[in-house]
Amino acid sequence: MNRKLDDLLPSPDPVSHRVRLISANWKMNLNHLEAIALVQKLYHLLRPEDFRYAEIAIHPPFTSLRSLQLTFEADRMPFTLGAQNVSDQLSGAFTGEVSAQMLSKLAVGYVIVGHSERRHLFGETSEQVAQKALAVQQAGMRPIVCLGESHEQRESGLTLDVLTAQIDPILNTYPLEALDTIVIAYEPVWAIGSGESADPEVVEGVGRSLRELLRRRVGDEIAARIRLQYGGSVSVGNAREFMSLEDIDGLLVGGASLDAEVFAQLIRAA
Ligand SMILES: O=C(CO)COP(=O)(O)O
Repeated sequence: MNRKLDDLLPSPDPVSHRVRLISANWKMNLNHLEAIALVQKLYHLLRPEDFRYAEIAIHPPFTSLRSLQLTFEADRMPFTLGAQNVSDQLSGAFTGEVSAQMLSKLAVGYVIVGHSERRHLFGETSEQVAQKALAVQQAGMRPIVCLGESHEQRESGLTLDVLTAQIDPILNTYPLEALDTIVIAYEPVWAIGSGESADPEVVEGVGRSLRELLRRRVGDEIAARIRLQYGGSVSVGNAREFMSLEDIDGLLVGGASLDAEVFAQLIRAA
């Protein structure tokens, strides 16, 4: 396959002027050999128009980043490389951590910060998430900031309060002139890995409210450039519906991105 990379750049949505972003969050799955095999298969299943429709980012575990960087470069695959987490510190005695500088050296474009699994299983606070987002920006990459309410919070009518409390530390920390580099992923906790996605009408309402909140905090112009993703049991069957929502510019896909055929079908469906 000899596709010219320039011909495969995604075109912005004609109405919103935002570039769609479909991201695969592999979580703690696939070793580096399986990772290489999956992206090779995925690339051969996708058509040039799929890459023009949306930017496609792959977020493997840290151990596969170098292998995928080399595979993308060697075979000229127009995927963007992503990471799933990063340290909020720049460097030093932080055993087991990985810095933003290290990721940017591997040609990583996007880093997920504040995924609900990090918040709930590893106790990350919104203040730490804001520091991580800043570290990502300072190293020249883009953070995908995950927000989402629990089932109880939704039932108690607290969704917007929760999302506001999660996003505000970022808006207070991140440089205003760079705010259009953040991507916000709305992932309701109860929809993640449950097979039960959120109702598209609910996502549409949350998307509208988040956009309105951004307008109030950072002004119309920047708010209109920030991309919003939906995540939580995205599948071949529902991808199109979420992508057609006015304020939703992309998808953050977990389980359905672990099989090349399923993920290729999902991208086509979107
Ligand atoms: O957490 C998610 C992506 O970050 C969503 O995972 P699932 O698509 O498996 O529900």
